[in-house]
Amino acid sequence: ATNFDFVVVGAYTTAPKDFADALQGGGTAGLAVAARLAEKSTWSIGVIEVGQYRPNDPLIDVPKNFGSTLGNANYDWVYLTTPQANANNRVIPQNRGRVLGGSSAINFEIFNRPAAIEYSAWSVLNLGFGQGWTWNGLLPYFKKAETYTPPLPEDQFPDPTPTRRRRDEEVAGTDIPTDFLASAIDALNATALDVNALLAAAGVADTLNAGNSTAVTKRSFLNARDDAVHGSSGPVKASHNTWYSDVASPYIHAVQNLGISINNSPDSGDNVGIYNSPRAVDSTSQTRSYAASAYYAPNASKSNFIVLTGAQATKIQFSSTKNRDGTYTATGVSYTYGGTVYTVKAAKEIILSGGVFNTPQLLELSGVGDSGLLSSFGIQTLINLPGVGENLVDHAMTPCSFIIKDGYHTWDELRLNSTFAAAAAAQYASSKTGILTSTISVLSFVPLQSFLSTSKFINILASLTGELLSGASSFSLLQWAQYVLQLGWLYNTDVPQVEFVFVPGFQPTPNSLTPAANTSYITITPVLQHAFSRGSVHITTTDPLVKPAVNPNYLASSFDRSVLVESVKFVRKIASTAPFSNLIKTFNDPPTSVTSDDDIANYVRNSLQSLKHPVGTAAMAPRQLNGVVDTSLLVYGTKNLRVVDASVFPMHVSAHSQSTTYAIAEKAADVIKSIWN
Ligand SMILES: Cc1cc2nc3c(=O)[nH]c(=O)nc-3n(C[C@H](O)[C@H](O)[C@H](O)COP(=O)(O)OP(=O)(O)OC[C@H]3O[C@@H](n4cnc5c(N)ncnc54)[C@H](O)[C@@H]3O)c2cc1C
Repeated sequence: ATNFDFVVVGAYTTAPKDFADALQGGGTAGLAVAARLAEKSTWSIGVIEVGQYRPNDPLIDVPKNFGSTLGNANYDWVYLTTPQANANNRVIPQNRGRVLGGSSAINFEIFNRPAAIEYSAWSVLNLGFGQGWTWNGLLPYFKKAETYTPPLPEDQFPDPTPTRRRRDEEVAGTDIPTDFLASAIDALNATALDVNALLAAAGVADTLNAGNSTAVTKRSFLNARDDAVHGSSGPVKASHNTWYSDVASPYIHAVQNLGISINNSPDSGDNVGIYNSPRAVDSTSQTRSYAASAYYAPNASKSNFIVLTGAQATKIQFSSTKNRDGTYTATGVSYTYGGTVYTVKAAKEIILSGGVFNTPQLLELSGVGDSGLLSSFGIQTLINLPGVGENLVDHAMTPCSFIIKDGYHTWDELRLNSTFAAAAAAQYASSKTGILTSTISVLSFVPLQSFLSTSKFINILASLTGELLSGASSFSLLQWAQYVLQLGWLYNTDVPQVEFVFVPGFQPTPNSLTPAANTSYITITPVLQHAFSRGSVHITTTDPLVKPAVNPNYLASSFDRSVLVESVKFVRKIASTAPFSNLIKTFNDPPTSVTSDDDIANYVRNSLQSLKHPVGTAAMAPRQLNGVVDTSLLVYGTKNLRVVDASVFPMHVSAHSQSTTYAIAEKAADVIKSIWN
C-alpha cells in the first residue's frame, strides 16, 4: 500500500513520512531529512528502517548508559572489519545503530564541531559549486538542528588561558616538499583543481609562489560568542554535564601545564585546546537526545510522515530507459518485511540514509558502482561510478589506561560499590541528577606542533611524502587533492590532528580486558583526526541480507602509525605531569615495560580501535574526481536519487561526526524543498 513522494532509507537524521519520495534508512540523517520534508503537508514521506523504535528505553536514554548497547543485535549491526594487515591482522568492531534513530541512538552522545577551515576543503574540492559547503554555509544548519543550553558558570573550565600556540616559528623551514607538490600539479592537471587553491583553502598561502616558505594564513574565525554560533530552537537538545569526576580538574591543569590552552568557545570554528564538550542530552529530562526523540517523536502523529520499522531495503528500482539527459530516474525501493519483498514507489525522490556501510551496499546491489566489481557479481551496471564504497576514512584510536590512588570519585565507583550504584540509580530516577547524567566531556584537540619536536615533525613529514610519492601511481584524483589539503593542514596549527579523550574510569585495553578488583582507573585515548590511510566497503555477494566487507585499512600509512605512537608517548607525559601525576598509582596499559618506539608501535597495532566515525563512502566531489554525489547530494547519473548521511563527507573533520551529519541533513532538506517547491 505504498506510494510516497519521498522514500527515505535509514532514519538516522531525517526521513520523509509519506512513502512518496522514499528515503532509505531511519537513522541519524534519515529521520532529520524526513521530518523536515514532512513539514510540507502536501508531501508524503515514507521511511524504511530495519531497526525498531525503542522509546523510553533506559539503555538508550540514560546518558551514562552509552556503550551498553554495543554488540547487542537489537540495537547494533555489529559490523566487524576485515582482518587489518597493519594491526596484527585483528578484526576490529565497527558498531552501527540498527534501531530507529540509527547510530545517534547508540553513540557516545558527544556533540561537538571541527575547525571552521576544514569545511573549506569540502568546498574547494567541489570547485565553484561548493560555496554552500563551508563553515559559513553550514553554520545556519548546525544552529537549526540544535537547542543549546550553555554550561553552568561553575562548570566552565577554570582559567581560560590566552591562546599560546606554537605557530609560524615552528613551521618555518619545514616546507611541504616541492617534489610532492610538483607531482600533484601533474596529476591534477587534467582537472579544474588548482594546487595553489587547495593550499589556500587549507590555510597555507603562497607555498608555490614564495618558493621556499610555507606561510600560514591568519585565522579568520576567532572565538565568536556562543550565542552567535549556537541554536536555540532546534530539535536536538545539546547541553553540558552537571556531574564531574574529581580527577577531571587535575587532568585539565596538567594538560594546561603542557602548553595546551583552555578553550571555552570550542564550537565557534576554533576548536583547538582542551574543552568541556557539549553532549546530545536534554538538560531538562537528562535523557539522550537523538534522531528518533528529536525528529521522529514530535512528528509521529503527522499523517504524511510514515515510518516503517523492521523493513530492510534491498534494491533501488530505476526507470528501464534513460532520460533524454542520460540520467536514470529512481522509481521505488524494494524492501523485505516479515519475509515478504515489497516495492514502495517514490513520485519525487529516493533518499539513501542507510549510513556509511549500507548506503554503498545498496547502491552496488542496484547497479550503481564500479562496473568491474559489479560484473564480477553478475550485476548489470546502470551507472558506472567507481567511487562508490571507496574513500572510507575513520578516526582510529589507541586507549591508554592508568591505575589511580584510592579515594577519588570516578565512574568506576558504580562498579566497585553496589550501595553507591543503587543510590545513584535512585537519585537519577527521582531527580534526574547525579553521576548517571554524566557523559564523556573533557576533550583536547591539538595540532602536531603542540606535542612534537620540530625534528620529529620533519621526520614524520619526510617519511610520509616519500611514501606518498612511491604509491602515487595508485591514487585516485580525489586522493591527490585530499593529500595536498591534508599536507597543508599539517602546517596550519588551527587544524587539530589528534584528539585526546579523557574518561574517568576503566576502558578495556589489550593487556587489561577486564578491570581488577578494588581498582580504579582513568583512560586517556588519542584519536587520529586526519588519517592518510584510505579504505573501502564493498559487497561480497548479491544477497542484500549479507553485510558488505568493511576494510578501513587502518595504519596503512606510516604517518598514521607514527602519530599514534607519538600520541601514546604524550599521554604518558600528561600522566607524569602535576597535578595529575599526583593521583596516578601505576601505568596500566601500555605497562611501563613498553618503552621503545618499536614496543609502542606494537602496542598501537594491538590496541587500535575505531572511535566509530567512518565517513566518505559516497563522497560529495566532482565525478571526474571519483565523487558519487554532487553538491546537491544527487547521485551522478540519476535524476532523483540522493544520499543524505555520513557517506557524503568528502574528507574527515576534527570532531565527532554526528553534529555534521545533522547539519548535512538539515541542509539537504532545504535543497530538496527548494527544488520541489
Ligand atoms: C558506538 C558509536 C559511538 C559514537 N559516538 C559518537 C559521539 O559520541 N559523537 C558523535 O558525534 N558521533 C558519534 N558516533 C558517530 C555518529 O553517531 C555517526 O557518524 C552518525 O550517527 C551517522 O549517521 P548516519 O545518518 O550516516 O547513519 P546511521 O545513523 O547509522 O543511520 C543509518 C540507518 O539506516 C538503517 N539502515 C541501513 N541499511 C538499511 C536498509 N537496507 N534498510 C533499512 N534501513 C537501513 C540503519 O539501521 C540505521 O538506522 C558514534 C557512532 C557509534 C556507532
